Order: sequence, then C-alpha cells, then structure tokens
Amino acid sequence: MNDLRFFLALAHPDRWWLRLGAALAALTLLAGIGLMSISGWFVAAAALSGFGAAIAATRGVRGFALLRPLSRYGERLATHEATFRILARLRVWVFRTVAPLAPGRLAELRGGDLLARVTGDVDALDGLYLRLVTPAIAAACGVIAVSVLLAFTAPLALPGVLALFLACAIGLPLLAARAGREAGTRIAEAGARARAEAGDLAAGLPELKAYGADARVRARLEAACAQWSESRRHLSRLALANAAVLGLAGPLALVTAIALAAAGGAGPALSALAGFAAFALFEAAGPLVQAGEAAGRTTAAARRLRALGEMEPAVCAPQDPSSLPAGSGLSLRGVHFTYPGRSAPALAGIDLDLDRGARIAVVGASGSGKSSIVRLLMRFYAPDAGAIAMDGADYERLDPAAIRTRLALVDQRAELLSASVRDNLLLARPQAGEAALWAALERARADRFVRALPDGLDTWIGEQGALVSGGQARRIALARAFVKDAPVLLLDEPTEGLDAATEAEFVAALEDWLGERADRSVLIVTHRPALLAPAREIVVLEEGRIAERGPAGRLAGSGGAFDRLFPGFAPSTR
Ligand SMILES: Nc1ncnc2c1ncn2[C@@H]1O[C@H](COP(=O)(O)OP(=O)(O)OP(=O)(O)O)[C@@H](O)[C@H]1O
Repeated sequence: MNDLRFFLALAHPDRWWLRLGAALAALTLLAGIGLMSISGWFVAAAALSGFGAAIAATRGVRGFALLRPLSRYGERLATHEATFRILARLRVWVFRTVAPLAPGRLAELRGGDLLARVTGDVDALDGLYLRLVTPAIAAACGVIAVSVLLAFTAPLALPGVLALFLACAIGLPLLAARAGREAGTRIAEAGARARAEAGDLAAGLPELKAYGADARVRARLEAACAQWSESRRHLSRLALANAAVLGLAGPLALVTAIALAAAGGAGPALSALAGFAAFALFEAAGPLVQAGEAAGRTTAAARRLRALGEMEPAVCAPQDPSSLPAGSGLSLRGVHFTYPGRSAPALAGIDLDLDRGARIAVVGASGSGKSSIVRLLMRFYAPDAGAIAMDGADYERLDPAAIRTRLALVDQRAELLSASVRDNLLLARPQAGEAALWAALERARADRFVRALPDGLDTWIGEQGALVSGGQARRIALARAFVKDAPVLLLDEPTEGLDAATEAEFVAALEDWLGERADRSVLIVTHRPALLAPAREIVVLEEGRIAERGPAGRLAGSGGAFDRLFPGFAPSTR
C-alpha cells in the first residue's frame, strides 16, 4: 500500500488532469443514470397516460443522450492525457533513479529485468490512475446521485440497491484483488524473467550455440512464458466470473428497485425511474472490479519499481560539491577497496600519482586489482579507506559527473552504442564538428575503414558494435576518447584480443596523441608487453598491493614480480 501511495504522490503535478478526468467520468455516469432513469419513466408514462405527459421527458432524454457521449469523449481525453503525462514522469523518475546506480550497483540486476521494470512495470501502473482513482471518484458521485433520487422517488428501494451496489463495487474488487494477487505477482515476475532470458538468448546466441546451451536457455524462456500465460489465463477466468456477476447484478438491481418502489407506494412511472437509475449505477462498478483484478500486478509493479529507488548508489554526489580544481593530476593515498558482498579486498593500500604528463602502466595477474583502480578513478566506486584526489581536491568533495569531464576511458569491452559511428563519437563531445570527428578517426587509425563503410560516419555499427570487427570497435572507442580530448586518458586492456599488427597500430596512434601535448597523462592497464612501450613507469600489482614499481628498463631482468609476469621482456620487444 505504501508503494502505491508513493506512486500516487508522484502524480501530484498532474493532479488537475486527473481531477478533470474524474469529474468528466462522474458526469458521464450521471448522464447515463439520467438517461436510463428518464427513459424508464418515459416508457412507463407513455404507456399509462399517452404521449401528452411523456413528451416533456423526451427533452431530458435528448439532453442526457447528447451529454453522455460528449462527456465520455472529454473524459477519455483528460484521463489519457493525465496517464500519459504521469507515465512519462514515471519513466524519467526511473531513469533518474537508475542513473546513479550505474555501473556499480546495476551489475546486480539482469539487463532484461531492468528493461521489464522500465517498460512493463511502469505501464502496469496506469491501472492505478485510470482504473482506480478516476472510477472510484465517479462511483462515489453516482452513489450520491442515485441515493438522492431514490430517497425522493422510492425510499424503500434505497438500502437494497445500495447494498447490492456496494457489494459489487467494493466487495467484488476486494475479492478479485485477493483471488488475483498471486497471479498478478507471477505475471510481473515471469514477464521480467522472460525478458531477461530473451535478452540472454539474443545477446549470447553465438556462445550459447557453440556450447549447445541455446536449447536450455530456450527451455527457461518457454517455462517463464508458460508461467506468464497460465497466470494470465487465471486472471482471464477471474475476469469472466466477475463480468457474469456484474452482468446479473445490474438487472437484479433493476427488478429489486422496481419491486421495492412499487411496494413503497410509488406509481409505475416512478418505479421504472428508480429501477433504471439503480441499473445505470452499475456501470460504475466495472472499472473498479477491473482495478481489483489488476491489483496484484499493479502492486507487484509498484514494489519492483520502489525497490530500484531504495537501492543505495555505490557513490553519492556531495550535497554541495566544490568546483573542479584547475589541474587534473590524480593521486591515490592508502586506498583500500572491497566490492560490496565480497570479503577479500580488491585493493589494499594503494599509493599512486598520475601527474600532468604522466604515463603509467599498471600490470599484474588476472584479478590483482588493476581494473579496480580505473573504476575508482572514474568514481564508479568509492574507496573504503584512503583518499583519491584531483589536483589536491578530495574526490569526496567533487561531483562525480564533473570529475568524469576530465577523464576519457577506453576499456576492454570497448562499449559502443547501438548507433552510427558518428553518434558513438559525438557521445564524447556532442558539439564536435565533422572535421574534429575525422581528425580523431585518423589519429586512431580508423579513418580508412570508416570511409569504406556503406554510409561512412553514418553507418549503423550494430548492437554493441557487432557489425564491425573487434579491432575496429577498439579504434572507434579510442577515437571517441580522442574526440573528448580530456587531459587524462584511462585505458583498461584496450588491445585485449587484437592481433599484433592491429595492436601496433593502436599503440602508434596512442603515442602520436600523447606526443602532441606534454600535459596529457595516461594510465594503461594491461597484460600485453606491446602496451608498455608508451609507459614511463610500470606499477606491478599482486593481490591488490603494489609489489614493484619503476621504469620497464629497471624492472626487466631484476628477478622480481615484473619478471614473473613478463619473463621474456627485453628492450627489443618494446
Ligand atoms: N563488480 C564486481 N563485484 C565483485 N567483485 C569484483 C567485481 N569486479 C571485480 N571484482 C573482484 O575484484 C578483484 C579485482 O578485480 P579486477 O577487475 O580489478 O582485477 P584485474 O586485475 O583487472 O583482473 P583482469 O586482468 O582479469 O581484468 C577480483 O578478485 C574480482 O573477482
């Protein structure tokens, strides 16, 4: 319930649209009640006393008949406007909530599950506004109108009609909510699972096929879909039963009201009016029953979205951040860091300076903590102890987004967007002109193959760069870092998996770029000897600690940690 209240509060800025929708829904219901009751009265009066008495009623019938579609139309416009506005606001809220969680905490969620929250769960909340708030207000207005009408025309019928209506408009939705709660929750969960499995299948199909595991993932997807369909079927059966009850309740109210009105001494025309008014009131019960049927799905969606909002980001921006210092030299002092949920530290007491113009390579065995240094420098995570500073200003005091304006990152996955080469490059600097893009591509030795692509810069490069080779993707990523032209370049295994010739091109491109300006600094995380060439200092990590540091020429052949990593390293390979 708290979750639903939270999302109702989120709709506050659009409350006037919601109120207008509710008012028009009430008007539509009242017009229906007026139309039906006057029609009933009209038919009975015409039968009894000829057309003379009845002709006056035709004006009322015409008026309500005209008003009803108009107010219905207006109601649909207003409620849909309200819902679309609120859902748009909700999506923005989800993105604002999710953005600070990336990448530190988002790794804990499956991509498909996240997608299900952003799409399906947000959509499911439209029931909250369209099917609950608006119809409840309209029903309350209808109850008041019919109560007043019956109090004057057929007071004896009032308790029975009200009891029957409240049973259908409150009791039935509550029963439906109970009966459909589990199925609704299962729909939300199975839907998210199906999306996650489908995402895995789509993204990893070549690997899954290679290991013959595609059938297993497909079976899991089918199981999630089957559970989803079964839960949907359950809800459909429930809806059918509710529709039958509602279908019977309206005529029952009609007959009861006519009989009780007649028993109370009302004439045939007034009895017909009371009966049809009671009948028309039941139009208001339908959406409330539907809200009851959807309650499980709606509350599950609200719960899943709230859970996102309650995840603590790995790093919080300070309330009142200091402005960035003039220089971009970075320093780590006594940095300790353990990933959430892990017991072994990834880094234990790191001291490192990446001054203006520095060229440092960080090497070490797999899992020794190299990439963790980059993630801390990028402010994706915060150290547990020790401090990181930019030109003497503690990272804690700076806005993480501002810190990242000074850093460019190329990591081992070379994350490219499913977009054109141009859009991928512009990500780094949206205002960069055509000439700057080509200059960056040239520096990264990527201009030739980009020119050869079918639409050049505007060629779509596929999901995560799937339509270009691994080496080309890395060079686009390097060009993107060049477009940004940040003073600090962080490279995390940028040539992993490339052949020697492509790697040599990559290193040459990097050396050219570093050579252009003496103030550019670079930190290269690598296992590859070729990437040590641009480095003036090598830092060797072992189990999160610095085991050795110094120029490659001094470390090579000294019999220490560096030699264990690069036993054949010799000046000729540099
Ligand atoms: N997101 C994460 N959550 C939990 N533990 C992590 C996470 N990323 C890395 N680790 C752990 O932290 C330790 C250091 O990882 P890190 O990625 O820094 O190593 P690395 O030296 O860069 O390894 P590699 O050369 O294989 O990329 C490892 O034990 C790893 O399992």
